[in-house]
Amino acid sequence: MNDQPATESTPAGSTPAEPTLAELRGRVSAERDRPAYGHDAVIACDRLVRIFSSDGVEVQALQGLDLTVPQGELMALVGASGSGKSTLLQILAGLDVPTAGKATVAGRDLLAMSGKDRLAYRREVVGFVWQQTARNLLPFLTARQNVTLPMQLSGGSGGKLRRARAARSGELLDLLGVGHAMDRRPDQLSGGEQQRVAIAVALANQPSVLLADEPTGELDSETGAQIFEAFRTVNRELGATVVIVTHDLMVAGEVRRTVAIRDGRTSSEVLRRLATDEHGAESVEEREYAMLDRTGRVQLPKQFLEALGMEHRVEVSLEPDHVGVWPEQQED
Ligand SMILES: Nc1ncnc2c1ncn2[C@@H]1O[C@H](COP(=O)(O)OP(=O)(O)OP(=O)(O)O)[C@@H](O)[C@H]1O
Repeated sequence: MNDQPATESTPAGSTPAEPTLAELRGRVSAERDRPAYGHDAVIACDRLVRIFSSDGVEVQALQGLDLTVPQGELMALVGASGSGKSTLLQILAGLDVPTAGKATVAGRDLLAMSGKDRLAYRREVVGFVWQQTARNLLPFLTARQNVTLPMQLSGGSGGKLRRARAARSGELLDLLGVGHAMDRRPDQLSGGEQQRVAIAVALANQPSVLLADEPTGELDSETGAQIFEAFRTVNRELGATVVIVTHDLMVAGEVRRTVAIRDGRTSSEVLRRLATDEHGAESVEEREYAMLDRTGRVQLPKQFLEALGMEHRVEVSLEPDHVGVWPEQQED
């Protein structure tokens, strides 16, 4: 049944007029000129799939995940254990390759890079902070030497370059509040100090994106808050785009956008903004959205499905300003 109101151009019961050649050409060129998905984002994942196979068993860690991250955003990725967060981060870090779909970071196509490109990508385009504080730093180097190393590996030599690298290491460590510990080795630093040095290491080559996998996971809540503040500082002061995978509700609640991953897909997003009431008092306003993928699929929250016993099929209807979704009517 068609409930669409009849319009003047296609009166009810009549066949719509065939498009003219000029109209068809116009449609083709409009389609061609339409900006590509994620064209203005620094990270764009389009129907990303990652399947692991071991001993004949396939695990679909990512099942068509869509995500765009604009330049300069500080955002968090959350989700239950096994939902695919680390798999996504490993792909974005250039440490793993997707099975299908598209993923670009700062214009690099993550499915089409050669081994050499991938190495350069890991050194220059992304910075990574791991959960395990010890994994981020070389134990026999001082904090300053750890920060200088990625710059040295990127090539170039000479006194001028050496001085510029030493200056940048010092500036980054100062910005992160660990300038006083520049000449100490990791075993002479607290866990929180080590993570701050790790952020400086990850930023040494001015990457387009800073990725962090549970960076506060090994720290107590007070130190964790300081580390999160360090991410906020580099986002604000250096304009770094930061993506943090976290279970830490404090971290997830402090960013403007938190994206939840469920079963290998982005399922919902919480957006926060600062609202000012009529007395000038400021408060954070939170709104939760379900994700709508590019083919029109929406993943409804599990608790909604359970509350109304929705399974397999639902009825949908288009209303003037919303879409209604009802449980399937049971036949008597
Ligand atoms: N190398 C691998 N081989 C086989 N299966 C894998 C591999 N890596 C991840 N998986 C599987 O892929 C799914 C997603 O794992 P992933 O580590 O991305 O989840 P996660 O959301 O990061 O979980 P956690 O919060 O526990 O770290 C899981 O079912 C996991 O068992």
